[in-house]
Amino acid sequence: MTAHRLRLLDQSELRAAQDLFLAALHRPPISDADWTAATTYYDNSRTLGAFEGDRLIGTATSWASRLAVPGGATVPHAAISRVGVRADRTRRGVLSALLRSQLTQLREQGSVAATLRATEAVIYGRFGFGVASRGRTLVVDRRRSAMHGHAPAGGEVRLVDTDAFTSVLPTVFEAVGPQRPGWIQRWSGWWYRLGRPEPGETKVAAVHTGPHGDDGFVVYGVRRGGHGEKSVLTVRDLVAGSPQALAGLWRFLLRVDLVDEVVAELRPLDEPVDLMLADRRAGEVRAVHDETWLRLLHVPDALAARTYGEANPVVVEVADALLPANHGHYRIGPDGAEPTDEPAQLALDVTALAAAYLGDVAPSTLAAAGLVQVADPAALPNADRLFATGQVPWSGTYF
Ligand SMILES: CC(=O)SCCNC(=O)CCNC(=O)[C@H](O)C(C)(C)COP(=O)(O)OP(=O)(O)OC[C@H]1O[C@@H](n2cnc3c(N)ncnc32)[C@H](O)[C@@H]1OP(=O)(O)O
Repeated sequence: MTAHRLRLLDQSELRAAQDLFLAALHRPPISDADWTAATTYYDNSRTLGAFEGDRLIGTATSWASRLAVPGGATVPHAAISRVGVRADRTRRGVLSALLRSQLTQLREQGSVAATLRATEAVIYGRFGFGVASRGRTLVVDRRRSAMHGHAPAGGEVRLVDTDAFTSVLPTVFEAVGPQRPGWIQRWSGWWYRLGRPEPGETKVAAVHTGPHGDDGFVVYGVRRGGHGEKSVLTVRDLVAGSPQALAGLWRFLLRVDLVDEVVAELRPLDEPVDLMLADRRAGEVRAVHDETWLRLLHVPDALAARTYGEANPVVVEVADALLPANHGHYRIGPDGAEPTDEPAQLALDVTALAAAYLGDVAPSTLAAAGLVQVADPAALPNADRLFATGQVPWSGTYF
């Protein structure tokens, strides 16, 4: 452990926090021009710093947002990001102190859940985060990508100019709303970042209009290959409020000229784009990655906020070393969930609960992996039916 103290940063310290984070990711400091715009990233009342003397050695921030849970409700949620510790001060407990403080404060301030996207899978489990949604990488060979005749059709796609990144696109996003458990509300700085070009590529946005108005959009960039290299269109964001909007946006993407491959990362595991192609092998799933790392900050409220399937109730013991107020027995049934003194039939850590909470992993699968302890085997199929949602969870918002 190193001697350090924590406090919230003020406005004048946020750039140093940003540069510390960038350095931790092996990236250069932010430019003056980018910083002027990037100040919208930070909510300065929510950025924590760890100091050794006067020197900033670690940081973490979060944005206020909402998270959609099974059944359609949304709960107060904190999107945690910009986590970094100076390379010469790692493995001395700085992150542990930052997260303990941050998660405790967020709970006290009313956040029911926090989520993040992790650079490494080994970092956040010890703090009670579990993988609660995943996404797949779809690569489509554009020249073989004609859709079959039953793919939804109709609607129009139009290109929009760069102003749309902070005007039209957020409006469409709000109008489409939560489509699945795991959706999170976006914040203003997020949209600014979406509009920033990636190195070597221009960002283009196109909006789909269906029978009831704008109902989806895509943001993409194209990297032209040299002689003998592929030109690749990468989807940076795609929101579709209906199967027709999804098909319309993909039909548009697959017709963009001077492109060999269309790549879309972290898309929903069940998004039916490959099923819309006449040649199924033109679309290849290349990878599945973790997306949402979920931390249930207030377990009683989180369990009460979601709906459950039809099954006999089960009593579950939840363990939470970092936030012990969550520790306890909960009776979960079709009518809801509440704390109870009844003996537990199943026991799990808050990390495993996060994996089941949005419906990504069935309790029996977690039990098979040793992550749920089973006192009463009859409870396991009931827990599977209670936690099942019939929808694949997915956020779609990278931060
Ligand atoms: C949401 C986001 O922003 S994701 C971005 C996260 N940031 C990065 O990846 C940038 C590069 N990495 C870093 O800045 C740091 O290494 C951090 C933030 C990941 C970890 O900070 P540290 O101060 O070293 O973590 P801390 O010392 O509190 O470690 C706590 C425990 O986690 C372990 N741990 C932390 N990071 C890692 C890691 N990357 N790999 C393996 N174990 C790790 C430590 O070994 C320690 O284990 P122990 O309690 O058994 O001894």
